[in-house]
Amino acid sequence: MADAEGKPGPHRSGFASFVGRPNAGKSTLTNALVGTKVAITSSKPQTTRTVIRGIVHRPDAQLVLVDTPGLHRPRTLLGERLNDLVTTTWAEVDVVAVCFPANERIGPGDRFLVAELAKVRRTTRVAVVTKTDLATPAQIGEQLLAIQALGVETGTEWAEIVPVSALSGDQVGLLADLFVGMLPEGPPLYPDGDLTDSPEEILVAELVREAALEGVRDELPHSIAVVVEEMGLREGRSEDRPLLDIHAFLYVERQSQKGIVIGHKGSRLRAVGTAARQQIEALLGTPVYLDLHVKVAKDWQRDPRQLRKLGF
Ligand SMILES: Nc1nc2c(ncn2[C@@H]2O[C@H](COP(=O)(O)OP(=O)(O)OP(=O)(O)O)[C@@H](O)[C@H]2O)c(=O)[nH]1
Repeated sequence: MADAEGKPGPHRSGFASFVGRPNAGKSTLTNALVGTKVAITSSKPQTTRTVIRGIVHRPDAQLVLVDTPGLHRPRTLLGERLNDLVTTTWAEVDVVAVCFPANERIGPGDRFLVAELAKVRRTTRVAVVTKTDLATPAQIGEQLLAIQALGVETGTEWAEIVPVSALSGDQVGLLADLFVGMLPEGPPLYPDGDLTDSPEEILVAELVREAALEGVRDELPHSIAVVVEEMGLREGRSEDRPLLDIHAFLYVERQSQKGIVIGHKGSRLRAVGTAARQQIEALLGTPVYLDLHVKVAKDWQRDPRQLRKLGF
């Protein structure tokens, strides 16, 4: 940023995290800010599980976006781990931005979340009204008032309340500017050009998981985990015709779920492989050979050893 004389101000760098109810639009907003698909979006709730960072590089600042899972009432060990992950992240970032969809009323879940966030000290809290393209100006106005009231009710001081649409891009640039203004002065934290510091394997695993859940989410909502076992460029290929070999395991909890994932004569698994491969190729910009295997890891959500192995 420049001061009144046009001189550049100090370089700033730091972390921001979007939180909010499932489907609030956090991943889409992360992508809109970063400009490339790094977080996982879907039309069904609760797909974001891994902490994936997108990095906004600007001449005046580097903003690292941390995409956390939603906060849920824990029912399994996995649920508890996820909640721990969320609160740990809140305490470590410079800005926590709570997302409220413009077209949905504030509910008990939002109240719970904001009240929990109020307990975290030393973090700047921003409220973001998302999906403004889906609401009328009057609805957006009401939402702004409701958020202000929620702030008073929970003892939360909002540094800003900002309406945005990740879809149309409306106010996304302003949101980036506001975030940057809230970051401490400091040098870039990551080398230029890095869009994410998550290992590519994690992104790839998330894309495979997203593809595998498509259409069977109701039957297997939380029962699929994906681990990339091996990933590397095929040897002996010329530089202009690279091929990335990826071997991944899809873990399900029960034998019956294995059948669902594989489908009749393997048809579903093939479709999942094709969909995931296209996504991975788009993300990494390299032709991909994707080899998928389905394995049963009995009750992995409740078993700490399995959870560790699967990266939780
Ligand atoms: N019309 C419109 N739809 C949006 C906008 N942002 C997100 N969506 C849609 O809302 C749905 C949820 O968006 P996500 O970005 O996956 O939401 P999330 O908060 O990351 O969801 P979880 O990962 O489940 O917590 C998707 O279908 C998006 O396409 C927006 O600005 N406008």
